[in-house]
Amino acid sequence: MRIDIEGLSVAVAGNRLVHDITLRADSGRLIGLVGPNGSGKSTLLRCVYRALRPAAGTVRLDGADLHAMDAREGARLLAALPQEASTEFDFTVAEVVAMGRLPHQRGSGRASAADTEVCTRMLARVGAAHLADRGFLALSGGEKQRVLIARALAQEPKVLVLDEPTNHLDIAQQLEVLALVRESGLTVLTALHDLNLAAVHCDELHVIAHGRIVASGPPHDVLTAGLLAEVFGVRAHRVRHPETGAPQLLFDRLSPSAS
Ligand SMILES: Nc1ncnc2c1ncn2[C@@H]1O[C@H](COP(=O)(O)OP(=O)(O)OP(=O)(O)O)[C@@H](O)[C@H]1O
Repeated sequence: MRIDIEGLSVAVAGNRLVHDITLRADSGRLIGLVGPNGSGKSTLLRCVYRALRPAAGTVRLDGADLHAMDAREGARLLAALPQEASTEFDFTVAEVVAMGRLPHQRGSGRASAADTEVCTRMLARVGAAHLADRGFLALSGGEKQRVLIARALAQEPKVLVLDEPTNHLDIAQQLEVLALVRESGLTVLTALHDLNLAAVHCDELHVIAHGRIVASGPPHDVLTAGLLAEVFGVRAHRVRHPETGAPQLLFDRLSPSAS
């Protein structure tokens, strides 16, 4: 399923934080948003997963306006993993994953055998089947993240919107989460702080600064020393990964004389 974001601006409490964003994610592509702290990535994503309404512009899924859909219809197409996602109450892991099935349930709202099968399969897919009966709040950060990805996958969406999905994860878990996301085959829009992970895993990057897109394209074209100095204020040396050839970055603080 294709995502088309066109002329999207987002305001919070009367302040416009995201300005005139236009980007496209073709079906099955993994699109990364990178940018400094406070540049507007989460605000943009919150609007895409409908926690905020656009001040202007549209988000379309295969041409249909996402903000004009009813909540259930939207949730069958798009699942989100917000930053610092948590649940208020101490549900079990199985209960948290089962919440992903709600958009598919009508009438009684009871989980069917088919719903339970999807949840069990998705928990196994993220390597968390053994956690099913544990309390969610007592899990480690990495375990929680896996469970929330299982919940998003249990929603059986066509599009995943992820805000820093590798936050708090050790390096092995970071790689695993991104592999899981890639293997899902879904269209993915994700914010990532780690530029080297973004360089390897994303098909395309959009760099956000001060609420606007300042560069877009394949990681190799976007992650230049000049852009990193300008947007992040760091000196970057770009090297090629010896096996994959992907661009990888080594960083120094940018000295005042070099800026
Ligand atoms: N509810 C709010 N009220 C006022 N300002 C807000 C609100 N939410 C976010 N902001 C401000 O909007 C700007 C963009 O925030 P946002 O969280 O979208 O950035 P981000 O790029 O996701 O940052 P980070 O990388 O630190 O997560 C920041 O300056 C932030 O302080």
